[in-house]
Amino acid sequence: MKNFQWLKQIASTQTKLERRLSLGEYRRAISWSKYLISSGAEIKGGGEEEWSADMSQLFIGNKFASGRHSRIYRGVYKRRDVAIKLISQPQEDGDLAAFLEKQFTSEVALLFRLRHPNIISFIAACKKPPVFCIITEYYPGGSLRKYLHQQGPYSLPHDLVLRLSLDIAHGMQYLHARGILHRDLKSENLLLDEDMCVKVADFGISCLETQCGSAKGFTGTYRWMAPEMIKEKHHTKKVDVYSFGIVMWELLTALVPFDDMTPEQAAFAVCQKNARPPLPSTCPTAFSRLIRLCWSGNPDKRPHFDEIVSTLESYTESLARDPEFLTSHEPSEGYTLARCIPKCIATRRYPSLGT
Ligand SMILES: Nc1ncnc2c1ncn2[C@@H]1O[C@H](COP(=O)(O)OP(=O)(O)OP(=O)(O)O)[C@@H](O)[C@H]1O
Repeated sequence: MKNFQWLKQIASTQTKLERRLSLGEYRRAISWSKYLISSGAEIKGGGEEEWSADMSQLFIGNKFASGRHSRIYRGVYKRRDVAIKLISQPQEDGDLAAFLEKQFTSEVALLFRLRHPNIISFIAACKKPPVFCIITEYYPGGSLRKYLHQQGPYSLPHDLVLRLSLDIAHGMQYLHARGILHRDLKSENLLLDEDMCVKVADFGISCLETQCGSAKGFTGTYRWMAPEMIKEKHHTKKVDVYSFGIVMWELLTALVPFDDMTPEQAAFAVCQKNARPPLPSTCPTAFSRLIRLCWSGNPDKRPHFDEIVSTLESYTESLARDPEFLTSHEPSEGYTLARCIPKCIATRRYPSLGT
């Protein structure tokens, strides 16, 4: 059986049915369990009982997104709107197949234990080699990257930048308090619910600080990656603080970091020339100070998320007292908005955010 072939058949049958039938009729008519049970797969192994999905309760809709090795479908599980991430092991590449299984196991083991308003809500998973699935709550706002893409450059109000940054920092503070490094923090891995609350997602390459090992052969995303990680050196929680600095820059600009470079050129510039994306001259001093600390080349100079949360909370209080609080800014790095905006608008592209 070819990978995904049977899944494609299911998806297309279900999409056709969905179009013809009401949701209730559609739910009665077809469910995943029929196919997964007939595939001969069964759930085994310690711990799986705790997170295994009841496949008779899972209904799949349309594919709406893709990852490097996954496809994401909308669905319904126990009457809840869910996103279903399907990961398929390639038959022709044993190493990649083993890697994907390990990644799935580790992602589920982490997600299963996490409960926080700023972390994606895990619902259940299923392991049916060569296909694995992870069921999470569905967030209709999609990714923060998609949202920023829809906004004009430099258009997010500063109070919104502050609120979204605080959401992300709260989620990261919770993770770090549990000894978990995310290692792939970027706007694509941040989801928005219907109230514009941010959820940190995609724990595929996360690890427990005590078990992270070296970053050798690491597949994170260079544009957001701390220099010590690019250099495959020992790394700590501070790699997430670096990425958080870049995400704050994205919120301020709505642009992709280093979008005039390939990911490899960006990695070289960050490591060898200490390059960072240019802060706009309109960037409030409060933000530029925090961002510069977060993306410092020296991990020891980067603050912990506890400090970042306190700082952002103090900004929120200051803003409530003084609506002008975020209007003070310093000219930065010889970079002027007047020079940047025409170029950014003319050449604004969203290049592949590959490694
Ligand atoms: N629960 C969800 N609600 C809404 N959208 C989601 C949800 N989960 C994932 N997505 C969408 O699917 C995209 C890919 O999801 P995710 O990053 O988890 O997949 P992935 O296979 O780990 O991707 P990659 O390995 O390429 O980073 C997200 O950027 C987002 O647009």
